[in-house]
Amino acid sequence: MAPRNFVIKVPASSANIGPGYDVLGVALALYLELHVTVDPALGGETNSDPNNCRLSYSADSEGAATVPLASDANLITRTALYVLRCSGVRTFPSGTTVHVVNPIPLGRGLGSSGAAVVAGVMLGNEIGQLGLSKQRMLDFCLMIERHPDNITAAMMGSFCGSFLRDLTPQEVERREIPLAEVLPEPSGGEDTGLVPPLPPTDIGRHVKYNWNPAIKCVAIIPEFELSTADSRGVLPKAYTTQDLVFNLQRLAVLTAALTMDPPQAELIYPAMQDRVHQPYRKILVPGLADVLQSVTPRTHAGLLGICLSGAGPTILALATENFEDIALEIINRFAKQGVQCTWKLLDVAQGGSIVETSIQE
Ligand SMILES: Nc1ncnc2c1ncn2[C@@H]1O[C@H](COP(=O)(O)OP(=O)(O)OP(=O)(O)O)[C@@H](O)[C@H]1O
Ligand SMILES: N[C@@H](CCO)C(=O)O
Repeated sequence: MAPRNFVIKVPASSANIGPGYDVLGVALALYLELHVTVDPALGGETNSDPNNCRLSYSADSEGAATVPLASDANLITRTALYVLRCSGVRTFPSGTTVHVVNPIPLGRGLGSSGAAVVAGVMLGNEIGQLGLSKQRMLDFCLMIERHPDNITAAMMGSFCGSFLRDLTPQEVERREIPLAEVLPEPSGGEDTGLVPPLPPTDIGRHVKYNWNPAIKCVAIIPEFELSTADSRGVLPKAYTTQDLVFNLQRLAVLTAALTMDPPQAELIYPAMQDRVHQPYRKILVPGLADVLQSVTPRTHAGLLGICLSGAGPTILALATENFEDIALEIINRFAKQGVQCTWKLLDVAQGGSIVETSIQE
């Protein structure tokens, strides 16, 4: 049988954009790539993995030194196994190799886990030739990463708003099943034979907004990792009406303001203010309060707005020019707190996740 080769590409993303906590996500042109081969002739080489998958990362990949390579421990391949097992397929086909090239820094607020989950679901779909639509694949993603903002942007591309629809009590039961029962647990070689829960259908709903292409994304990336779980852990369980209305008003204006030409800093900057997550996360990111207060369209021409990217610690600055000046100002402010940073200038990724296929004779 001819070997199958394909490449899966999934963009990074920045969630929230200030007021849109767990709602807004923008896909960024920085791509996680899986280079996949299924070649039965390689079977002997992949058998050392209990699920027939030889996984590797390029040496320069983010996470190359730390991520697990066993297929039932790595987030990408665990996710693919979940999708396959929902269809009654227990393992990868003999002779599966997955080589990962990952430029998305882990645990920094640039959607690395969202990209890994989307890539894993697409891998399961492609390997199992399941023919799932992107909308259905989103359901599988949402069983694992349970807020829709990064996942939707990474899967669909562009600038998205999303929500989870009201679920019936039976659907809620299925979706809120502990993660350990969704993803296969590292098993020490033993497949428990458990069939994981199928996701309810159409859990997530989304729209794509326009995005003025003159608006570029400047990501200033601190060297330290902040797990999304920890960064969610500092948020309160309840909010005042004033704080919720503050965010809702800005969210409604921001989604339109980012489409307008020319972009208006006097509208975008205040519309990117937030009272739901950033104030509480300041204790986790030294220098965040100073950066958010001090770097403004008045101090830096071309700057439109500034916020914490996702759960942090990365800062997202939206700008039309002076990208390096803006980035260096923020880098210097973090340096005063002893935090070193790098920065990237990124376009919005319009297309979302793709599979590029080629068949070798
Ligand atoms: N390419 C990858 N391969 C394997 N595991 C990954 C990969 N990318 C992310 N992960 C897993 O996801 C974890 C990071 O997820 P986390 O949600 O904390 O941060 P993030 O997704 O980068 O940030 P945010 O959700 O705020 O944008 C990593 O520690 C690792 O376990
Ligand atoms: N909306 C999420 C994005 C990170 O995954 C958060 O801010 O926690």
